[in-house]
Formats: sequence, C-alpha cells, structure tokens
Amino acid sequence: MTQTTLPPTAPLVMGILNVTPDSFSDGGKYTIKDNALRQAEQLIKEGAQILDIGGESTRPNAQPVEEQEELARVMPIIEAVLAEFPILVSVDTYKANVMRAAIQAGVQIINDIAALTETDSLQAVAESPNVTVCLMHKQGTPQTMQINPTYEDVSREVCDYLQARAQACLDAGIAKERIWLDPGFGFGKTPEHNLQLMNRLEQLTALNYPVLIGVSRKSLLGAVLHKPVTERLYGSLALAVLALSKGAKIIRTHDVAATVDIVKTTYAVLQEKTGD
Ligand SMILES: Nc1nc2[nH]c(S[C@@H](C(=O)O)c3ccccc3)nc2c(=O)[nH]1
Repeated sequence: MTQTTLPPTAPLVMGILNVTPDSFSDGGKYTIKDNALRQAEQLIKEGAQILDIGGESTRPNAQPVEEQEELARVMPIIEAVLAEFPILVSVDTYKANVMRAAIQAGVQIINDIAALTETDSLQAVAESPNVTVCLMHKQGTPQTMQINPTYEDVSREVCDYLQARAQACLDAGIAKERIWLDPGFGFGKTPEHNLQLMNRLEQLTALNYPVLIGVSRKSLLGAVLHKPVTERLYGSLALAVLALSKGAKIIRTHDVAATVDIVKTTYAVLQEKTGD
C-alpha cells in the first residue's frame, strides 16, 4: 500500500467523481457504474492525480444517504478504479464503516467533511497504518449549514478547529504526514466568509499540514459572477491560482484539464523553473 505523503514538488489535482443517481442521469442509457468508469477514465486522461469518489451529495440541503446505499454506490466504483487505473483514490465520506470498507479495498485517502468527528470514524482511520485523511471544517450539517453561518473571526476559528482535529488524530496515533487540512469552502460560510478564508489562507498553510481546497463551481462564484454552475470555470481557476500562491497543495475540481495547466503554470513561477 502506498503512503500518500505529498511529493515535495508540484501540487496535486483531485478530480471529482460523484456516484449519485443524479450525477449520472443519462436517461438510463448506461448503468451508473459504466458511466462512472467512463468519467474516471476521462479525469485520469485529463491528468488527475487523485480521484475523489463520493456516494452522498453534501451540498446544502442534500438529503443524507443510508450507509448500505452509500456502500452499494461507491464500493463497485472504488474496486473497479483501483483495479483498472494507476491512480490515488480518495473516498468522500463521514461514515466509519464506509471508510473501513474503502480502506480494505485499498483507497489511499479518506476525505471526511466531518473531520473524523462522526461515531467511530477516528478509530476507523487510526486502525489503518498508512491511509491519509483530509480533515475538513464545516459549521452545522448540509441540512442546516447555510441557514445563518456566524463567526467572530472565520479564519481564526477554522484554523483553531482544524488544529484541534489534527491533534485528536495525532493523539490517536495517526502520523502527522498522513494528515491534510481543508477550510471547507461553502460548508457553513457566507460568500464573505469564503472570501476572507481565501484571502487569509496563509493562516491555515502556516499550520504546516498540506492544505486541500475545494472551490470548484461553488456558490461563492455565483455570488461574485452571477453566473450558473456551468459558467464558473474561469472563476474556479482564479481561486485555485490564488490558493496555490498562498501555499495550497491539493486542488479538488470538476475541471481537471484546465486545473492541471494552472497548477503547472503557478508552480513553475513559484519554483522559478519550467519543470522540464
Ligand atoms: N475535502 C472536501 N470535500 C468536499 N466535498 C465537497 S461536495 C461539493 C460539491 O462539489 O458538490 C459542495 C458544493 C457546494 C457546497 C458544499 C459541497 N466539497 C468539498 C470540499 O470543499 N472539500
């Protein structure tokens, strides 16, 4: 099993593979699994270094999915992708037993929007000798988080929360090299909170863990650009460049090919080398 410690070089691009009924509704032409594998192949061809596979939408007001249903959605795809492609796989879940099954199948990364606060999830990751975990900040749940998000100082509070969650992992025997942090753009934040989090991202990268950011096509861009989800690529890339310039190391995105190019370009400038 490969240890997913970050190379001391270029940031990574994490392609999003949502395996939810509404994400592959092509009128039933192909099965969800066929469509998901076709999408996985496309994201890999575009240059993704990680595929983030999720079976439950965590958008605001998304409905929770039962554990067995989530397993039925994600496990066949996780197993097929790991068997077929030489790529790192993360599972986007907050459920301990989904984590255990995914780790058993060979995923290298757990992407947990709940930062291992749900029942038994910290133990599920601590049981593994080398799986990496991304700890994300959210305020409330997808059903409640956008009702009235409130902070004294959102950047300080997000950093303090993530530092405490990282410490809980260290105390459970999870090595520092296995821990990534993520401010959770759009998870219980107003547009202004998101802008402040981005503008002060150095506060989070200063904690000296790899920082993952997920801003792709999010409502922050809707608030700034007044454009629909399908027209937020340029805004998503602008935020990714900003995050990279502030030290972010993993970019979670729907638009892999474009993001690969801005990662390469931004990194070349930061390193003052073309990268050849
Ligand atoms: N680590 C990590 N995992 C994630 N999963 C998602 S779901 C996302 C969507 O793309 O639907 C979404 C869109 C809009 C609001 C909430 C969630 N966002 C992240 C993130 O920002 N960080």
